[in-house]
Amino acid sequence: MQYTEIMVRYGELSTKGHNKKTFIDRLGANVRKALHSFVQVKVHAQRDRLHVELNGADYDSVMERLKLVFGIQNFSPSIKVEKSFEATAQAATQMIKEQVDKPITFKVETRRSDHHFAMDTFEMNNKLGGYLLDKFPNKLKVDVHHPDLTLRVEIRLNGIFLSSETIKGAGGLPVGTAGKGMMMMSGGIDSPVAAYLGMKRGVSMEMVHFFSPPYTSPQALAKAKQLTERLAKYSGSIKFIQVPFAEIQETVKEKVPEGYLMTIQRRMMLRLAAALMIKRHGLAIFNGESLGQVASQTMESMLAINDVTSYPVLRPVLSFDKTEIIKIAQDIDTYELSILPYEDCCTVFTPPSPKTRPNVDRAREYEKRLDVEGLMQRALDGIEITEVHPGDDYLNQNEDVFAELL
Ligand SMILES: Nc1ncnc2c1ncn2[C@@H]1O[C@H](COP(=O)(O)OP(=O)(O)OP(=O)(O)O)[C@@H](O)[C@H]1O
Repeated sequence: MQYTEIMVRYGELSTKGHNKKTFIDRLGANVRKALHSFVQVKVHAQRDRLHVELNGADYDSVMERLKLVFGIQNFSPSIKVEKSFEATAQAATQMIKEQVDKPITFKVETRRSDHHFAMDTFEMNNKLGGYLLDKFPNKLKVDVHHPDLTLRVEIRLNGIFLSSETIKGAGGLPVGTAGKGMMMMSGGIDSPVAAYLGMKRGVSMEMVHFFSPPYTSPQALAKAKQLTERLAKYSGSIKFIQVPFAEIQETVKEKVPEGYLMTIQRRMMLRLAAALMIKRHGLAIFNGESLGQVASQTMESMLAINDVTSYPVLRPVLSFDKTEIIKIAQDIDTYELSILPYEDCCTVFTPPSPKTRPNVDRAREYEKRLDVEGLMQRALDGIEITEVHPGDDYLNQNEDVFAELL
């Protein structure tokens, strides 16, 4: 079938009152970004629907990209014909022919926004239904309640559009409509899932990754970037901010009792994430903590760590079981990368028995032994920012470097 456009139906945003226009404009921009490599495609974001005019582009490839755009409830590949019953009947015949290898039930469902068109919706349903029954006498039967196939006919000012397939979209809200978030992105399983869930609710994420050369390898850094690449598919591109953390970890290890190493390191990470958030006009910090999962993820620990900032620290996977998080990670294609065995800066410096119930006052006390401002400033002076795009390859780049070194 030579489809001419993809008709996109909005998700939750259609209930957003006067914000609706902002949401639709953003979704339009996100769809354009997702489809920018299809030069002939035109996107029209209108009040009730968004129309992707294909102009000859391969509709399967376009639909694969659309499936990743948040804010879309579902979409249908459609064919546009001139405004006559004959043209509609001809296209409908072609459409049905391609889908009836065995007998099926069907119904015609017409919507009409052009009220000057000669036939109303009732007439179109009946006449077109009858025409198709005549054309496929042994294959089609009408069932208006639970049809196998619904042939949708939309009579609009600029033509008649037919579709028979509805494909589920990614749901959620268009990325960017909720503002910017700073995602604390490790190389683990949980933070990419947390980032995905935040993006699904409209947050435009920037990744903050702490790395500790020479204790952590270039591969560990590349893995965090590659995970970001997987998530960039949902927003077009993502800024990856790498923050050097070795000096802080060495100093904390030297000056702080072992039981509080992890708490103080996490306090420093959160301070840095908050400083970056302010500088880059973010509205919240996100992390991948899930309650009770490891030592730093008890409520006492969260209290002791969260103490360094009054900005919102949002935890999208807080109440998820590990198996639930893994399921999402598999669905979004981050799991296999996350389990690659490249060490994270936290694992390198994790004491054998960190305090699971640290005390806030004690954490503050131990921290007085550090030049917090100086350490932070040097870490912030050393940041590097990379714009990560879908399709970028970081892991294999490094393999080449290693191969050359050997
Ligand atoms: N190197 C890092 N850079 C940025 N954020 C980090 C880093 N390490 C940990 N974090 C943040 O702290 C959270 C808790 O980390 P922790 O290592 O305790 O848990 P985790 O369950 O292994 O999480 P993850 O699977 O996301 O690594 C992470 O989800 C992430 O948001």
